[in-house]
Amino acid sequence: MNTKYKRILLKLSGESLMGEKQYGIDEKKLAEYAGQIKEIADMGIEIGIVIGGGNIFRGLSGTAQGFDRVKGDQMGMLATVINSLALSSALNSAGQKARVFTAINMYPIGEYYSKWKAIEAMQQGEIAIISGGTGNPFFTTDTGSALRGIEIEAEVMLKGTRVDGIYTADPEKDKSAVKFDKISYDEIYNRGLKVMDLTATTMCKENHLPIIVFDMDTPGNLKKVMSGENIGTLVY
Ligand SMILES: Nc1ncnc2c1ncn2[C@@H]1O[C@H](COP(=O)(O)OP(=O)(O)OP(=O)(O)O)[C@@H](O)[C@H]1O
Ligand SMILES: O=c1ccn([C@@H]2O[C@H](COP(=O)(O)O)[C@@H](O)[C@H]2O)c(=O)[nH]1
Repeated sequence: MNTKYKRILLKLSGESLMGEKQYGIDEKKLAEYAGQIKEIADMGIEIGIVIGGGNIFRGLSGTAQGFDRVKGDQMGMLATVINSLALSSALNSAGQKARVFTAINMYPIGEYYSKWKAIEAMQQGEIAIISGGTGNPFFTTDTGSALRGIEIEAEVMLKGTRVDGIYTADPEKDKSAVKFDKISYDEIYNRGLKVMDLTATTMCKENHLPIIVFDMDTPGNLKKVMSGENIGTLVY
């Protein structure tokens, strides 16, 4: 099968990993994601993955509970490591090799991330799951995935989430919101759209990394994006 991309960075929402649950990881959702990812790995695509941590902990919610912001963000980054280990385990169970890298050295939980080790893993047919965000507080995993996508020289950053693209307003709150098939980086700023943080959008803009926002919760969608089907929203 023809594929549109040879190397991608896939960003998965931590919150989506909850599936039907109120907190943590839904093993059915995890297995479903692993199946979709294996399907495109079998097409020969080199895959880097960054996962969020919102299903476990976010620094900003921590500060609302009285935690120091930096410690809260560090807890959030550790949450992304937990999700990454869970995804690597699910991929292994599906028969797909995967390696977990960490932004902060915590061997043997994962390998300390470097661009070259991640690229080497992908070239050997392993999925590089790059955890711990940027390794710094005051950032998000959207920015982490923009950073890693640029570093590993991905052709596109895929933001797999619960909504099927970018809308004129948050579609989970405003039912009259209208979807874009494509939108420029600048229009995201001008319209004040909140689908990604602005640091991530700026990094992608400055480094010419296109983004596709799509619904990862519909099985088969990841393969459709890889095959060049126009689902989701392209940011260019
Ligand atoms: N204009 C918009 N178009 C589409 N989605 C939007 C928009 N504004 C806000 N959103 C919200 O952005 C969310 C997608 O962001 P993302 O996948 O990062 O979710 P998250 O819950 O923050 O994940 P994580 O746990 O990884 O932090 C959607 O669920 C949607 O509600
Ligand atoms: O580079 C980073 C990435 C993340 N964090 C913290 O982790 C949580 C979870 O990430 P999400 O992107 O919100 O899913 C985030 O709220 C931050 O607290 C970070 O500090 N640095």
